[in-house]
Amino acid sequence: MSERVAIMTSGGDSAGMNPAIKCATDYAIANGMEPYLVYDGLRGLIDDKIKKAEPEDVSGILHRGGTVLRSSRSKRFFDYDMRAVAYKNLKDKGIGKLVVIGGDGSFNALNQFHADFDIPFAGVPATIDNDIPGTDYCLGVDTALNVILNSVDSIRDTATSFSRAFVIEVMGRHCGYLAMVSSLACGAEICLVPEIDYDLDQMGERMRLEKENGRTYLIAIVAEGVKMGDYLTRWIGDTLKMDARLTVLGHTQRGGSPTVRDRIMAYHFATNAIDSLQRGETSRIMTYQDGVYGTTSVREVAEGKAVMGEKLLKLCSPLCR
Ligand SMILES: Nc1ncnc2c1ncn2[C@@H]1O[C@H](COP(=O)(O)OP(=O)(O)OP(=O)(O)O)[C@@H](O)[C@H]1O
Ligand SMILES: O=P(O)(O)OC[C@H]1O[C@](O)(CO)[C@@H](O)[C@@H]1O
Ligand SMILES: [Mg+2]
Repeated sequence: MSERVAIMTSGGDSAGMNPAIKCATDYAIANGMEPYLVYDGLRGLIDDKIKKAEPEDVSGILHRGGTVLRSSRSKRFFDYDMRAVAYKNLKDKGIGKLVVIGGDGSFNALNQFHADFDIPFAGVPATIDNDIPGTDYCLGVDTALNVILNSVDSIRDTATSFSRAFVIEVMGRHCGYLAMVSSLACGAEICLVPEIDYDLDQMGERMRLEKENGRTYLIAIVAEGVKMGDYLTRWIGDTLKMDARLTVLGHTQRGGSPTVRDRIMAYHFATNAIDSLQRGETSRIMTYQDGVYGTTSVREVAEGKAVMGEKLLKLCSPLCR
């Protein structure tokens, strides 16, 4: 009997999940495995929403955002008895391996599941937060950055027309990657992120001088994780005496058709995940670091912390003061 592998998505959806689902399914079949699909993420694992993959399940999905397998954040998966139900569901179908496409929390969940029942799995990093230790890139990040870029470019049109300041909040639960990269790409004047200490006094002085030299509008990008959107908007009004508005981009950043980068990265990560399982590895997370594809241990992901590149931090530092 060919080896059965279940493919699932978990945590916040991200563009690139669908290409990863399709590639993992097609590549598993091409390599003699029998793929199954888990619907609704970890919740579906407990509720037995698991079915054998048919080619039509994954056809015509490459260009679609989100995840056709749907996703969830499951409280029940923290409970050992519920994880035991999930394991039994897999075992009853003869499924002995898993490909999990998700973020750091999903890999923590699988680390626990593996410790409980010794079921081998391979992780495909997919989260717009880009906060998985050991990899420079997670699926969905490029698409989210392009959504942000388009939004900020549009906001700049009205900001210049009305001589206003705009504070734009971008996602990132604890991580400022989206804020930093979009600040550089969009030419923001101010950027606030959890990774860099900010200095409002210095920032006020810098903006005051810029205003004296003819600046009429400004763009500030803040990461969700610093929780400064409201405060900064009021501060700009009070300190810089500018008409200021706050725009929270919210879940728009999670949607959209995956970019070329997210589709191609999905091919690499998904095929590498199947290769990892076929090599007999039991708990590796796919990575892309310094231009090289590889894997890291789930323990490193569970115990580590994502580190932002020195160069990126250096480029953004002047925008924080
Ligand atoms: N230690 C753990 N034990 C059991 N389950 C866990 C554990 N940590 C996380 N989970 C499960 O994994 C789910 C996914 O994690 P989380 O919600 O943090 O999203 P994520 O995978 O990090 O993606 P994103 O950050 O992009 O939304 C959680 O909702 C929870 O059900
Ligand atoms: O969709 P939810 O559950 O509101 O979660 C939002 C969170 O998920 C993320 O979008 C990551 O997927 C974070 O940036 C954000 O904090
Ligand atoms: Mg996460």
